Amino acid sequence: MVDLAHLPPAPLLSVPQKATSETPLRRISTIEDDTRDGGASGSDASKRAAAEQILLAWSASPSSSLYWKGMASSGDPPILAGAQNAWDMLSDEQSQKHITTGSGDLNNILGGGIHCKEVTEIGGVPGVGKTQLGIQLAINVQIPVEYGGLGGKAVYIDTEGSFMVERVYQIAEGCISDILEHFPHSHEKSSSGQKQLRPEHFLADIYYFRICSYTEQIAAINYLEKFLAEHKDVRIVIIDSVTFHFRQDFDDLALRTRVLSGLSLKLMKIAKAYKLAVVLLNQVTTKFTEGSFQLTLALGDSWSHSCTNRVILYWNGNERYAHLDKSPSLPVASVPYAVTGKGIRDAVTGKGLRDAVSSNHKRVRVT
Ligand SMILES: Nc1ncnc2c1ncn2[C@@H]1O[C@H](COP(=O)(O)OP(=O)(O)OP(=O)(O)O)[C@@H](O)[C@H]1O
Repeated sequence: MVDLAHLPPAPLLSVPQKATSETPLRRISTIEDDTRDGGASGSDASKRAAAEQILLAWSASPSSSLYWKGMASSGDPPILAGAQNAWDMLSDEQSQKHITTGSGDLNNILGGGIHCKEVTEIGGVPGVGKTQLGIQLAINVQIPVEYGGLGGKAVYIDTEGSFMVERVYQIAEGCISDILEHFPHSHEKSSSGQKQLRPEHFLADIYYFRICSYTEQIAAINYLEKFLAEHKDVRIVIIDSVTFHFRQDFDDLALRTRVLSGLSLKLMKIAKAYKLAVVLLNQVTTKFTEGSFQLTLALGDSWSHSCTNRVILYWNGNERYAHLDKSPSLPVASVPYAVTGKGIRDAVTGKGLRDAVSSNHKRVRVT
């Protein structure tokens, strides 16, 4: 068996790429491509053996002594060290800022935006705007604190190769122009603000990982904790998409379910420990129920327990809609939204960040 604390490091992933403005007009080359050019080491058999080790480690159950040994030696605090009281938790929750989606309407149904310390799954059909929303969140998390944002950084884990830096640059420009429109005077006064509000700075604060197989994805998530410990200003981790390689390459479905539950538990733990938002983009598939085929999120019902909030993006005629499908404290609701040249905005008014930045919504209880 494999000790969790001694998992093989992920050499391909040790140096994330930054989405710098030096390469705004081409897709960032992949880490795997770079390594391949230099000649990948190790045979297929040794790669398979390493993958099996990682899978075994993921499938270690909480009842296994190895699991607890791994936790203890990783420096985590003892689980039963003490309880937090509910009043402190409420104050903590109310003081949390949310990451604006770019659409005021979408923020409203989410109780203010994407929540830190939680895992949010966003699913939908191809072309509906999942990647656009992922990129928008990677930019919006960086809105400086003096403009109502979190002033954080983003990790973007791209499994599909759909992260286009020229589009990221456009969305950053859109975000900046909305901020300047909404806060014209504060920007004139703030010299630090003038320095921060440049698209190249927004791009430079996105740590980009290109993932080309499920074993790389598992290794990346294992490596994430170490990376986040060294980059404490990261406030969002986006995986686009979380299911792509698992749907393509994984034959043993029972093992896939076990591996994915381990992966989602790890992501939940990371979200809480580092007070950041984890956003999992997911694809949809068709499922035969009650005599007809219906669209459902990929990986089935077992995966559906793995996130705190779920948003489904869909088409209604020519209009894009977002449906809050699962939340521990908010009612189910749907709103239209738009993908514009500037990024995600409200469907009707085209407004978004302007309202979204000043949004002060809190969660409301379902009545
Ligand atoms: N500059 C732009 N201006 C307006 N709309 C745009 C722009 N760039 C992209 N879009 C819209 O975004 C859509 C693509 O969205 P996106 O790549 O997020 O889809 P997706 O849901 O991630 O799909 P997939 O599952 O295939 O990755 C395009 O079809 C287009 O309608």
